[in-house]
Amino acid sequence: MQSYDVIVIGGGPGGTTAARILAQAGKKVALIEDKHWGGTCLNAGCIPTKMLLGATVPQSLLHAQERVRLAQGSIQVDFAALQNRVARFTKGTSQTLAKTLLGLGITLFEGIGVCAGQKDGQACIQVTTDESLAELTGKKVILACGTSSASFPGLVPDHNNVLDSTDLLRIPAVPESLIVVGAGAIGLEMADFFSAMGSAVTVVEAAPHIAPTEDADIAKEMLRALTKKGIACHEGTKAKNLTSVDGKAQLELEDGTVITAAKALIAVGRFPNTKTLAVDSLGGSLTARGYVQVDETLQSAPGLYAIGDVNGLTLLAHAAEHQAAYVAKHILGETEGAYVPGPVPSCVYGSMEIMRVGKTASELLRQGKAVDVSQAALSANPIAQASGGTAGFVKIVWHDGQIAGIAAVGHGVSHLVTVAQLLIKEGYTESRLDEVMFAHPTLDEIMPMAIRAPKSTASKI
Ligand SMILES: Cc1cc2nc3c(=O)[nH]c(=O)nc-3n(C[C@H](O)[C@H](O)[C@H](O)COP(=O)(O)OP(=O)(O)OC[C@H]3O[C@@H](n4cnc5c(N)ncnc54)[C@H](O)[C@@H]3O)c2cc1C
Ligand SMILES: NC(=O)c1ccc[n+]([C@@H]2O[C@H](COP(=O)([O-])OP(=O)(O)OC[C@H]3O[C@@H](n4cnc5c(N)ncnc54)[C@H](O)[C@@H]3O)[C@@H](O)[C@H]2O)c1
Repeated sequence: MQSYDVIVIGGGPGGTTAARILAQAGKKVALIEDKHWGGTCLNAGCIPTKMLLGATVPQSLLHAQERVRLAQGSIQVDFAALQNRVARFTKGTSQTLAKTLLGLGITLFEGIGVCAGQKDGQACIQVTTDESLAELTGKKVILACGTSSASFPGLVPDHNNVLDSTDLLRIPAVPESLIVVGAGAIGLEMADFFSAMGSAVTVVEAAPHIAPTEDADIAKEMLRALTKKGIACHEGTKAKNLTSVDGKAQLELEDGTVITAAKALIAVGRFPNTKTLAVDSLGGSLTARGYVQVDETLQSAPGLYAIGDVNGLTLLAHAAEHQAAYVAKHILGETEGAYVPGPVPSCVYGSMEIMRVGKTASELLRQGKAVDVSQAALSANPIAQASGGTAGFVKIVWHDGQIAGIAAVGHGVSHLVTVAQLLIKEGYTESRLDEVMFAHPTLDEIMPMAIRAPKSTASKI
């Protein structure tokens, strides 16, 4: 039996961040990972998707210059070489991460961790590897097991023609046509990439508009850009049944329409990796949707923490890292207060991007709150003009005279997310904007312009 101060299950951004901080503070830490060090983010999520988009987004810049008759030509992306590069980069980074963690004195276990009740007054975790079963005990346990692609009856990947996002990331050749079920972040990013690579892409979204967590005006601008690229989007259309038929993917919509394509992606959300975790054996519990139920200090039971995707609070890598840093502090006795996420930044990446920090107007209106909106078009910004990426706008959502949210849609707007976050977090309004000198010319200058723009009362959800 090996005994630790802290046992962490899951080697993604949440688990590795917590393990690193605790080890650096002198704690004896065990970290268990069943697949790849770096988790979903590095191996099948944030990083591979952005490496793919990094290769195709320049095409849209060239097309923008073409539209104003300044340039012509094409950028041919070598898909096999790109896949190779992504695989090498993620594998190398994963190996380097493991080495760094080992260098910090963390004991790494490559296997499946399961909660196994109390032993000698401490939490017991069993680790199953290919060859052996180990039992570890820890004073504290951090669950950072993440999520996997969700599937529902009728929408189950067969990993042949009906794929999940991990399958699609590793597909050997660009499919001639692709159905994307779900226009959340994964669906939109994959649709953008494969369309740029030449696939005929059809997106099917059950909600009334694509990017349903955003305001309708933001989604409409995104829809316009997708349509311009030739991506067919079916909004308010529920996918009912997706199967492989005669070597193709065949999708039946709820209204009976049938769409076929070479491949189909199911991107309808995520399920927590908790089925076999046995959190109840350590006094923890799960929500109705299977996430680890946590209190305001991210504990499911005394000494049993859950961070990142697995607690279902916010399914983003930076949220996992933020929660990890808080939990490490809590364990080290450096904070006793509740976890406060602050305004959460999020982006959808690609040739047309969406970014948001804080509340949407529709969210506030649904809560019966008064909302004002001010906005600025990207076409008024010299950097957007220079790149030709002038479609889109920045939208400031006001409540009670304060900025409650900032959203943007357009080329490169993900770069605005941190400045937006700081403006909200520090409580900037028009009167305090003079305290900040915005460099000229930059895309950032659109922020003060949108904040100072005339406000109008929002009424439509
Ligand atoms: C295609 C895609 C693109 C994405 N893009 C972005 C993006 O651009 N920006 C962003 O912020 N987020 C993005 N995300 C979400 C992001 O990947 C997750 O929010 C993030 O990885 C969560 O980190 P985590 O540490 O909680 O879990 P994970 O990264 O999922 O890590 C959990 C790890 O635990 C392991 N594990 C699970 N159960 C056990 C067990 N019992 N024993 C041992 N190990 C176990 C898993 O194998 C996994 O490696 C994307 C996700 C996907 C799928
Ligand atoms: N850039 C980023 O930060 C980024 C990128 C990718 C993923 N992620 C994270 O990963 C998580 C999972 O992404 P996701 O896109 O799978 O989930 P999501 O929840 O963001 O989107 C799923 C979409 O599928 C739709 N849907 C569900 N059932 C449907 C059906 N039967 N027919 C048609 N549409 C249906 C939903 O209405 C929703 O719009 C997200 O929560 C996101 O935070 C983030």
